[in-house]
Order: sequence, then structure tokens, then C-alpha cells
Amino acid sequence: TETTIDTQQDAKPFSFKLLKTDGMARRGEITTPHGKVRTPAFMPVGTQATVKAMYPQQVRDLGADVVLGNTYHLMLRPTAERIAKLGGLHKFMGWDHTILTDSGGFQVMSLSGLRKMTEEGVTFSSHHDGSKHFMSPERSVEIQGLLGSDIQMQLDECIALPAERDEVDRAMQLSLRWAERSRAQFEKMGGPQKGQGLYGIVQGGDVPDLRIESAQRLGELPMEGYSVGGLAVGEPQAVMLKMLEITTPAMPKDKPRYLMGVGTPEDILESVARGIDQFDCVMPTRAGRHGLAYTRFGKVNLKNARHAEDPRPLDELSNCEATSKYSRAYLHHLVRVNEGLAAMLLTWNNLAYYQYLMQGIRDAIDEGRFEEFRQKTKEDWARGDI
Ligand SMILES: CCOC(=O)Nc1nc2cc3nc(NC)[nH]c3cc2c(=O)[nH]1
Repeated sequence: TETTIDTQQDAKPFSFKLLKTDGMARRGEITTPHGKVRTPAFMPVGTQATVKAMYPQQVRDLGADVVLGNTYHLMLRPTAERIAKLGGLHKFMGWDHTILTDSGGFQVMSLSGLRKMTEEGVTFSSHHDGSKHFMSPERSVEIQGLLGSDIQMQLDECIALPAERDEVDRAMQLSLRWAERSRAQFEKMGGPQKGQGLYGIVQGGDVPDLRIESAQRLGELPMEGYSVGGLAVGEPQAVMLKMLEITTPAMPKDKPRYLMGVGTPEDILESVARGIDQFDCVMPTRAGRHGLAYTRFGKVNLKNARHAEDPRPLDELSNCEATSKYSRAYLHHLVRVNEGLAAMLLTWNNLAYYQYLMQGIRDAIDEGRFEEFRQKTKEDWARGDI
């Protein structure tokens, strides 16, 4: 296992190596204070300091190099100060590999109640107890620093689509000003010296010239990586993919590109083909808690009565026990009677499949056969579950 570097001293600088390209698809490696991240990477979401229904070691054994923590949730409960007092988020949750935290912006906009947005930041009330909180670019980076996050996000404003051009422009310009303030705070807290990274977030909605302006102006800031934000907010997949075709070519080539909140296996495959390196999505974990299994041959809804007497496992060729050792009949039963083991086995299966897909993508790029891999994988999904 990677030794945990005391991030107070001069650690190895954050770095990204672009190892190979195959069309627009990229194979790379990020180095953070808690080890290496093989890209393209899928980052399981660990919202409240846990990947729900999974042990940290299980998540690691499936091949995850990084998990995501949510600033908004952790600042409310148990608070960043308490986690810092207990040695930081890695120690708190028993995850000794890379952690990426979001800035909280997106969740404030989507979860919290009454809120007021100004140039300074956003005032909001907790969705738990209505208590008042304030989040600025500086406070967001301070919280992520207290958590000891290896990859931090600038505070941004993500707006829902569809939206008018001047609204998209306003939010994008604000996010650019907040990128500069986030960067200043990150450097004030010695983030670069700790080997941590701060990502800028490209906004601009579905407006091509605003996307390009956002990507170019962010690229002038010395960020360690860049996210594509403001997508997967309800727009059709075709619009998301079109925006990637416009945005990634305008982003720095030598830095990681992270598409936030994406996505289904198909979204990921198509986004890798358009130059994306990092992904996060609640899909595999949330779907697992709702009886939905992802497999090599598409989705299987285990609530469906057709599985009630099916003795076959989800996929006997899988090296994940949840996938190869339990019958569909048993999984159907567990889901129907709402047993906790259902969520555990299906979350395990889904994360195993996502990491299997990512490993397949990385190998295909390494061997220069990504396009063939993409076609074959889509054909397997189209065959559906036999
Ligand atoms: C994960 C980093 O979050 C942030 O700091 N800001 C941010 N988060 C997003 C999360 C998103 N999830 C989805 N779809 C499920 N779309 C998202 C967009 C953003 C965003 O623009 N900005």
C-alpha cells in the first residue's frame, strides 16, 4: 500500500502523465499524496465518508484508486473541523488512497433550502435542520483542506439546462471569478506544497462559444486539473456529447479532465472517446440499493418477477463473488423482502462491473484498440441480458 505522506511537509508535487492516446481517448496516471490514479478512472461516490453498503477494502479490491467525498454533507455533519481534529478524512473513513472532494456548490444548489447567491458566495440553510450556513470560494477550499482532500474543486455555479444565454454567461463568468479566488485560497493554504491538486470547473451550459471561453480562460490559471461541469443536468445525451466535442479540445492537453456526475456505462464509454479522464456518478451505488444490477450484457432489474426461480448467477465468469456466487432467484428474494444484503451484494456487483469496464477501457487504449472495444462493448449491451 502507498505510505501516507505527512502532507504538512514538502510532498511529491501533484502530477499527471499522459501515457498514450488512441483517437481522442487518453490513458494517463495522476500522482497524489495518497498514491496513483490510473485514468480513465471511475470514482465511487462516498458522500458521507462512506461508499454506501461497502467496506473501504472491498472498494479498493475492486480496483478503485480514488473515492469522492461531498463537502456540502461533511461540512454539515460531522463538520470539517471535527474531521480535521480526528486526523482528516482518510484516517476518519479508513481509506488510505486518493480522495477527491467536490466544492459543495452543486449540492447547495440542489439540496439545500432557502439560499441567497451573491458575488461573495452563497448563504443557504441546511436540509437537515434549517440552520444557516455560508459558502464562499475561500471557505470551500478551506473546508476541503481541513478534510485533507488530495483533489479539490473550485466553488462554481452550476445551472440547470435549458437556460437563456445571458443566464449561462452570468453563471460562467461568476465561476471564472470564483476560480481565481479558489486558487488564491488554495495557494494560501499551501496546497501545491502538500502535493494536493485544485481543479477549475468549465461551465457555459450548452452554448459553444461560452464553453470555449470558459475552458480557455480557466486554462490560463495554474490549476492541476480541469472539470467539465454543468452537464448531466437533464440535457439529452446527444447534447452532453456534443458539448464535450466542443469543450475538451479547448482544455489543456497535459492536465486531467473530469466530467462531473457522469454516468451510465454508455455515457462513460462515449465520453472517454471524447477526451475525458475522470468520472464520478451515484448510478452504480444508488441503483444497487434499488435492485438494479449492471452486467456485461446490460442492466438486470432484480425486482422483476421473471427472476424469481432463475438459478443462474448474474455472470458466472465474473471474479466478483456477488456476481458469480449468488442466484438471481436469491437476489430477487432479497430485493423483494428488502433485506440489507440486497443492497450490499448489488452495490458490490455494480462497482465491480464499473471497475471491470474501466480496466477494459484502459487496456484497450494501451493496446491501441479502443474503437474496436467501444463497438464490441456496445454490441454486448445491446444483446441485453440473456
Ligand atoms: C463533484 C464536483 O462538484 C463541484 O464542486 N461542482 C459541481 N458539481 C457538479 C456535479 C454534477 N453532477 C451532475 N450530474 C449528476 N452534473 C454535475 C455538475 C456539477 C457542476 O457543474 N459543478
